[in-house]
Amino acid sequence: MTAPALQKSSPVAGQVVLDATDVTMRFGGLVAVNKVNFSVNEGEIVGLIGPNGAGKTTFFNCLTGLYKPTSGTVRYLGKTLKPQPVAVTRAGVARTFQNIRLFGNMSALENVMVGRYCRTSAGVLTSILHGPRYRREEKETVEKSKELLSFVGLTDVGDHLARNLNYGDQRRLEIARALATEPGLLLLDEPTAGMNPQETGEATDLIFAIRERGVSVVVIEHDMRFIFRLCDRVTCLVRGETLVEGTPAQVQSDERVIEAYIGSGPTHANKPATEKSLDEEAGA
Ligand SMILES: Nc1ncnc2c1ncn2[C@@H]1O[C@H](COP(=O)(O)OP(=O)(O)OP(=O)(O)O)[C@@H](O)[C@H]1O
Repeated sequence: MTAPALQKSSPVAGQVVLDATDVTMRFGGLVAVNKVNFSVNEGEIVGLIGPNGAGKTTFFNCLTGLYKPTSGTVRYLGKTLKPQPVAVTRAGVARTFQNIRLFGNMSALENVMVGRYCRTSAGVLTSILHGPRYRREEKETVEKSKELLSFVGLTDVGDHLARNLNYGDQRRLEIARALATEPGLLLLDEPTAGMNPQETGEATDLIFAIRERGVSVVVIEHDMRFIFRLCDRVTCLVRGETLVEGTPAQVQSDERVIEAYIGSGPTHANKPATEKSLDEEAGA
């Protein structure tokens, strides 16, 4: 991947972009998300962590209209979001999934172009007739999609079928497709799952570059080193509730967070890194 290696900018205390209030999601008797309050400011990268089953993906699904929360409201730029995926995407919130969801038999370029279509205005009839407006928009869609492929470092594989791309490239392609919807906020569900350390480092640079484009980011991840290096703020969910919210330094040193992970029987990857282990890795 050839995404530009950017330095982390200082957190920007911009306006509130996303504002979720008292979001609750029940599945029968199970309360997967319980009265969670969560906000994202313009220019921020916010991490969402928590042991397996804490409710992170369910919360993402509530934010993006895949689930209609049992109660609570989700506002984007001050407007309440209709709990429907298309409405949420059109409003400016895009996401990727824990399990990659690409169109495997379409080329990488076509996958990105699919993302653009929620921003084009040519109606069905115009598209069928291939009128001038359709042709102009189609040309623009191809150009913008190519630019996004280049941005995520996939210039050379635009004509490859998505299913033939390696795993890391498929993850990057999902991000390019999400960016094609022109979001102001991007939600990434475990973007580095299955990546090696080099790919994870490249993903970090890519997310910083996304922020530089004016897109705020929320990221769910179990890789604590990745989260604590990347994020301006981190929220830790446990059993559907917010346990701790703060800066990476505050969260990684919070005994309650460490306890929550130990209580859940952590693997090494799941266990929050301490300040010391991060420093050691950085060669300090
Ligand atoms: N569609 C569903 N129906 C019933 N229960 C569900 C559903 N989706 C999630 N759950 C339950 O809700 C709880 C939270 O699950 P969720 O996948 O949101 O956790 P998570 O924090 O994302 O976990 P992981 O880190 O393992 O992905 C779990 O107990 C899960 O079994």
